[in-house]
Amino acid sequence: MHASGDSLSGLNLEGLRVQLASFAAERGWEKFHTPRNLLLALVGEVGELSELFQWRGDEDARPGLPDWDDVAKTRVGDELADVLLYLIRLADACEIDLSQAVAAKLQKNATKYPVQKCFGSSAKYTTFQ
Ligand SMILES: Nc1ccn([C@H]2C[C@H](O)[C@@H](COP(=O)(O)OP(=O)(O)OP(=O)(O)O)O2)c(=O)n1
Repeated sequence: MHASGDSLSGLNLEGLRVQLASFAAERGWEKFHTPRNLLLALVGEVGELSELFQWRGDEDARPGLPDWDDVAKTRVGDELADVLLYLIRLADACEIDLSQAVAAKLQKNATKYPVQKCFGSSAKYTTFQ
């Protein structure tokens, strides 16, 4: 990833999980943060992120978003952050250990997509099993 230094140095799933739990508790929001509500909030934020990209076409949203100004890129960062924060909060509300689930899923992906079978192809693993 190109992001480096201070911007990601504090990013730690367990630390964020604890921070989000405190943020909700301090505001008396635990009753609203049910798995279903958090899932809907997450999908809503994915929608807000999508709105920033919709109708632009691939040429206007090339890797690195070189044609986007700082305001637009900050909006993308805000929406990505909202998606991540609701995802972490949802995992917590479901009592899923997200770090463990992510590590396990990376392993499953590596097994499903061996380099020698999928290199240079975007085909679903079921097509080469
Ligand atoms: N009941 C709530 C409301 C907000 N948040 C937190 C999680 C998100 O990171 C952010 C979402 O806030 P908003 O619902 O105000 O959404 P936006 O920040 O996207 O604002 P806007 O819709 O104006 O772009 O705040 C939360 O945890 N629980």
